[in-house]
Amino acid sequence: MSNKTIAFIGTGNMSYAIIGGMLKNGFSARNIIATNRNQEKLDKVAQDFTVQTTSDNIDAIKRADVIVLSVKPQMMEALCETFRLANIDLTDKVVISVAAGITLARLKEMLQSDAKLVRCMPNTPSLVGLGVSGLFSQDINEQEQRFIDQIFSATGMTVWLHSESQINDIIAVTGSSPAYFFLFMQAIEEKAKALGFNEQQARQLVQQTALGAAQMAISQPDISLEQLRANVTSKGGTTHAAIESMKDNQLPLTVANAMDACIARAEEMEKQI
Ligand SMILES: NC(=O)C1=CN([C@@H]2O[C@H](COP(=O)(O)OP(=O)(O)OC[C@H]3O[C@@H](n4cnc5c(N)ncnc54)[C@H](OP(=O)(O)O)[C@@H]3O)[C@@H](O)[C@H]2O)C=CC1
Ligand SMILES: O=C(O)[C@@H]1CCC=N1
Repeated sequence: MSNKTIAFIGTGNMSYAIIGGMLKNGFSARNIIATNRNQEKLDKVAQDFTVQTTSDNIDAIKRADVIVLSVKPQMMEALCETFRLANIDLTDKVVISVAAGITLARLKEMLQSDAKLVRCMPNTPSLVGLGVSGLFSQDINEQEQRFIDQIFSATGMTVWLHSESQINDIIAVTGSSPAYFFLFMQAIEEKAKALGFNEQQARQLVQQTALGAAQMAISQPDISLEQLRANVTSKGGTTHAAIESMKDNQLPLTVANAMDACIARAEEMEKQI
């Protein structure tokens, strides 16, 4: 693995997950710097990962070859202003933004620099090495692309996108979608508790079933999801009753509408931020 230094600026939920995945898959803690303005969160990162931590973004950036900007989108402009005020030279560095709703053109405007920019849309399962990261850049060379791919491949699957607008699509498909699955699991868990299973049982039953279903889909790529579902659904049986109830309540349409809302919000943020 390369000896390049990677600085995560604003190490909250998302960067914590990326760092966790990187460390599990070959990156050295020595090559990672994590910053946060919140000392308590920074202490937790230091404790869990033994990476270098600091509240000094400028120092971290100066020491880094690759910088991952990971603050909330609404905080990006204020963060970039501190770089401008510190006159940091970003020319030879690669700056990756994981923020939703900020285009590369807008980021360039915020940074007022010729840094090589990359947009990445990761997701939190990166923590356990099962993430998906959508990536897009027009600034980097092959060697830089390989290194960035190595970083995010350490956290799971990478997909290099052909156009920047696909970033908004992949937010709906993979960036936000862990939350859809958690909501679905939570609904089953709540009902299981209402049926009398205790809290621990309800959680274990739902998570084991979700894992089993995902693993079945992964291990049998030639069988369609439709067919896997049909294999559980006996004619006139219990699953059929459940699935028909979900269809009557427009579950597929609800999901499609939610994904459209996700994309629309990303587009709206691009105009607002
Ligand atoms: N969470 C997710 O599933 C995903 C998130 N993203 C993107 O990742 C980015 C981060 O999201 P997430 O990790 O959830 O957010 P978090 O709020 O958990 O993390 C951001 C952290 O940055 C800190 N911070 C804010 N400003 C500064 C600053 N100037 N210097 C140092 N630290 C700072 C915040 O401190 P404080 O706690 O004080 O606010 C916070 O702890 C967002 O842009 C989001 O769009 C992308 C894909 C998935
Ligand atoms: O909710 C958000 O805006 C971020 C982007 C994808 C997941 N979380």
